[in-house]
Amino acid sequence: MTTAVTIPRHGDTGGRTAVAARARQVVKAYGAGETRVVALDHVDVDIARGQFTAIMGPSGSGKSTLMHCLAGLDTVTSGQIHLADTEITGLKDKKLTQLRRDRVGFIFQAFNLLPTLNAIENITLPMDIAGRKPDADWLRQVVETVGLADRLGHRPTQLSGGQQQRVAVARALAARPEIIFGDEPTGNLDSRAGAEVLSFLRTSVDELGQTIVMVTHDPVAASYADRVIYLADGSLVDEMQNPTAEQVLDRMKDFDARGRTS
Ligand SMILES: Nc1ncnc2c1ncn2[C@@H]1O[C@H](COP(=O)(O)OP(=O)(O)OP(=O)(O)O)[C@@H](O)[C@H]1O
Repeated sequence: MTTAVTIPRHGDTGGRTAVAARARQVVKAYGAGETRVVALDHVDVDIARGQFTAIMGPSGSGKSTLMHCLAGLDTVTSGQIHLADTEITGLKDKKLTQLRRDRVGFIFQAFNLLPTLNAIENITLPMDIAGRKPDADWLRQVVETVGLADRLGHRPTQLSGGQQQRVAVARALAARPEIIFGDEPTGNLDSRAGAEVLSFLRTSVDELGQTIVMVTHDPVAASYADRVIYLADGSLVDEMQNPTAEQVLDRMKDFDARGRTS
């Protein structure tokens, strides 16, 4: 087992590898015969621990499928997915559910908050369900990081869209998951609220050592990431480190131009 942890992060991570998630030769096909669609075509990717990674690519390129397979929300047709040192491909449903609950956090485009619960109750709900007691110091740090300290008693309807998504971010962070997956987490927000949420995600990587993987179509959102990986037709075709929004936009134009000429 590799014990190198190159990126400092919170909590008891001693002994974990520097790769938070790994895909090897992952194929995901839907349907059969003439209707068979290959959504992922032998994808190899390593997601570094303590980094913010964005997945981009044209519509239908396989972004959500890759995220769902990495997160154990969907099965693969062939290949292997590891979460740290655990191979999740091949795990039985019950083990997979347990792993998702204990080790993975999710942020979706729809905030998925319970309307009858206030902010802090929503934040701690997954832990309450799992019968785990939140670490009070950690919870305070998370709530402060996402700027919700004075909103904890508010119900979702008393919060703006941006604030609701911050509650969802805090909910994902509260259980100290090894990795958080976001499927267009700012897709439903205006640009100002989106920027707020993205800077909280960035802060949670920088200050709390969180690992985040986010699917997005938005070059500005991708510019908050440390690394952008690009999918096209189910294959990983490119990547960029420390991208600016302009660089991401240029790369996307490149895809479009090639799409039109091919
Ligand atoms: N449940 C499914 N059944 C059949 N085909 C599917 C299913 N889910 C995805 N696909 C197909 O797999 C391919 C990849 O889909 P996926 O949703 O991963 O792409 P995407 O890059 O996330 O697209 P978008 O940006 O539009 O959300 C597409 O051709 C899609 O039609």
